[in-house]
Amino acid sequence: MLAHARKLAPRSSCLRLTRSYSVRVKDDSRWPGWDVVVGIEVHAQIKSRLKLFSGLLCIYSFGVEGAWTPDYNLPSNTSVSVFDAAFPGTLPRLNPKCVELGVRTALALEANVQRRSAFDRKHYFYADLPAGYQITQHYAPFATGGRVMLEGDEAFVRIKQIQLEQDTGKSTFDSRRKVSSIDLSRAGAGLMEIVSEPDMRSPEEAGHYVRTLQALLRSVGSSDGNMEQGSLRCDVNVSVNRRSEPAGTRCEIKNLNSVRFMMVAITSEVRRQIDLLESGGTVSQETRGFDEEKAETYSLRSKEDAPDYRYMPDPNLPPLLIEEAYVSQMRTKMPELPDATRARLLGLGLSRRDADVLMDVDSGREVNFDGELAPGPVAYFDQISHGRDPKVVVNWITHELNGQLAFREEPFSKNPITVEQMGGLIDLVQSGKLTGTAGKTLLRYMLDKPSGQTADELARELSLLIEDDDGTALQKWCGEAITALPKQADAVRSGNVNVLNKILGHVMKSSKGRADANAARATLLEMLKKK
Ligand SMILES: Nc1ncnc2c1ncn2[C@@H]1O[C@H](COP(=O)(O)OP(=O)(O)OP(=O)(O)O)[C@@H](O)[C@H]1O
Ligand SMILES: [Mg+2]
Ligand SMILES: [Mg+2]
Repeated sequence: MLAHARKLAPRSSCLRLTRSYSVRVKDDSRWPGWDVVVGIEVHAQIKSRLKLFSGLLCIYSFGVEGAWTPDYNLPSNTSVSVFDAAFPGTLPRLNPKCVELGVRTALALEANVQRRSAFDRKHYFYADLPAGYQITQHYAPFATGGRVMLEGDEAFVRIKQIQLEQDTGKSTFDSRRKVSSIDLSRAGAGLMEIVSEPDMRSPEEAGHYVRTLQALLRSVGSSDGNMEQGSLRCDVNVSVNRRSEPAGTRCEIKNLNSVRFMMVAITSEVRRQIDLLESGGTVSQETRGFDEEKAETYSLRSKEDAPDYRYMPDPNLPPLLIEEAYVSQMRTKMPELPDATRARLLGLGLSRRDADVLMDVDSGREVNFDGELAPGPVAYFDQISHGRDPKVVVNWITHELNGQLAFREEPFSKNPITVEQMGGLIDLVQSGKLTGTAGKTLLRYMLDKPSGQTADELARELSLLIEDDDGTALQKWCGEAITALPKQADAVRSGNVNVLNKILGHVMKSSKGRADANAARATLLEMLKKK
């Protein structure tokens, strides 16, 4: 199966794949002599305001009307249309925004958008699926092929296909009352199923793939891609084989809710399969769950119990036709993808760490109701660093500003400080008119009291500016501090320099942080020596 898969690798990338493969089949000391094969089906919730077919609000992606962030605490069944609840006679109508976000995802994954695709019904019975079937794209998905480059690994994972489908409702079992509750608010929300080829060779590579995919989805604004919150769900297929033997039988692990647990689940599943084969047993194809506490997978159902989904074309939906011109237009609207952003930031002289932190803050940025990305920290950085030292700017954004926002539990999108204000603040500090401490005070003030005033005006208003360059203010603050703390001053005069910090503290306090600590220290020492 693997040999077959490799034969299908895009021609231009064969060289890379061969090279990376030879690197990747290195013996793993955890399981010498064995190859691990992983393929992942990712279900990503589409970040559209409305559901896939019913025109109803998707509160799982957007919260109630007007709110930008998901509200997971809303009462259940608050956003359910007659179609979502499968009332007889109701008909689906495709939400074009979901198609647009799907196409953007396909382009980010270098997949081929199909001119003609179609919707099918996948039948099974479950209480959170009122229609008794899920509308998906089984026979003709809207995008096929594609790949995700794993940065730094010189490897990529091929994408088999991407399909549009409906989400189900949510069922919660209360074991105490022995009652299942059904919430249909999620029913009918749009999902993209992104199916990878079995190209990953270790738990770490699988983790790397999902993280890279998350960053891609967020960069094009098509999904939050958050495993913890359920906006990204992974079914992980794992098999093992002895080196040089064909790929083994796969088991599929479901219900994983973080990348870390996914990697633990793969590791424990690999161990289980190898132990089974080494003791003479065989692996049977099955669906397994993951117990986080025991760090073990357990059987959910075997292949024999697998439902027969009786796929059939949905008679209520015409084929989905996507014109070449539409795809070209989408291509021109594509934002910069994470690899390109990182390379550009490194090119500006940022450290790898700073670039990663900035991009990590950026990954949480929001999409408005029209699916347009709100300008995030990277765009903010780009505008402010124009004509300024990028390293200084990134420091103010990632450490000071983001730190303050995190402290206030506000997302970056709630940052009220304009590009001009932030730039002005940085200029004041860089030119020595404001000390670093006073700059931080000004930043906090700008967050507390958003206004249209410039950084300069605000600093003046708060008397934070170091007005005189000849140091008379500093002399005054130091003199006052020495008078206020005569005992400590005497101690310093008689050689106990440690006590200086007390006097320095007084200077910093009375100057409201305007004094430069180093200059104040030097001035104090000078004054105390003289007397
Ligand atoms: N030998 C293997 N080892 C590990 N993964 C494999 C192997 N063969 C196939 N896979 C992976 O299994 C996944 C199969 O997903 P696909 O959606 O095609 O079918 P499915 O799991 O049978 O159907 P469903 O969508 O109903 O779960 C793919 O991600 C593929 O890469
Ligand atoms: Mg699948
Ligand atoms: Mg599957």
